[in-house]
Amino acid sequence: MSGPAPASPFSEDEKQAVYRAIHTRRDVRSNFLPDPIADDVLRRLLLAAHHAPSVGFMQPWNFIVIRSPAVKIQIKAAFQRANDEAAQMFPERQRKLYSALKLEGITETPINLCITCDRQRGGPVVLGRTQNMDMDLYSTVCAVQNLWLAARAEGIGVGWVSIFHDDDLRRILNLPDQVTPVAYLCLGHVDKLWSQPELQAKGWRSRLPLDDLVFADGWGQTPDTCPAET
Ligand SMILES: Cc1cc2c(cc1C)N(C[C@H](O)[C@H](O)[C@H](O)COP(=O)(O)O)c1[nH]c(=O)[nH]c(=O)c1N2
Repeated sequence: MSGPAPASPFSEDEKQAVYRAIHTRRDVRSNFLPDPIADDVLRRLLLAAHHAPSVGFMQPWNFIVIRSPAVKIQIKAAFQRANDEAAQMFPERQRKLYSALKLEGITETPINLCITCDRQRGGPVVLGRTQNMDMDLYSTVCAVQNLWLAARAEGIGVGWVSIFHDDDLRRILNLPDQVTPVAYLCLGHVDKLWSQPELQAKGWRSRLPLDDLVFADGWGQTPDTCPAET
C-alpha cells in the first residue's frame, strides 16, 4: 500500500477552466444539434460520473444508455402524463407560464441516460450509511453532477427530466425492485447556451443571494464577514 502522493496544484488556467465549467453549465432542454455523440466522448462522460465520491465507496450507480426511438417515445408519453398533472398543481397565475416552458428534450437528443441507484449494492451495512440510508442516493447525485460538468467541457448539453412517476420509469426500463431511478438525462451537442438559468431568463424564479444562505456556527446566525457575492 503506497502513501499519498504530492497534491499537484492547479495552474491558474486549470483553475479558471474548472470554475468556467461550473458557472456556465446549464440545464438544456432545446436547441440541440442533430450530431451523434461519439462513443469516446460518451465513455469519458460515464468515466467522470463513475469517479464521483460515494458512501463507503459503494458506487451504487448504473448507467442505462437509451438510443432506441421506441423507448424514448414511451418515456416521452410518461413525461407528458406527469406534466399534464403537474401543470394543474400550480396556482392559476403560474399555470400559463408553466405550460409554455420546455421541460425536456427526450426525443430530440441522440442519447437519453438514466442513472440509477442500486440500494443493495454494498450489502446490508455500508460504511457511512449506517444511520442515514439515503446516502447512496446522494452519492448517485454526485455522479450526475460530475457528468454534467464534464459534458459542459465536451460541448454536450444535458437536461435533467424529473417530471415522471417513478413506476413508469421502472416499467419502461425494466428496473429491478432494489434499483431506484435517480436521474433521467437528455444529452446532445449544443453550440448555444443560456448565460443564466433558463427558468430565470423566463421569469419563473431567480438565483437567491448567496449572503442570505450563509450562516455561522448554527442555523440563522449571520456571519460577521460574508463572502462576497459573485
Ligand atoms: C434534481 C433536478 C431535477 C430537475 C432539474 C434539476 C435538478 C437538479 N431541472 C433543471 C433545473 O430547472 C435547473 O437546474 C435550474 O433551473 C437551474 O438552471 P441551470 O441548471 O443552472 O441551467 C429540470 N429542468 C426541467 O426543465 N425539467 C425537469 O424535470 C427538471 N428536473
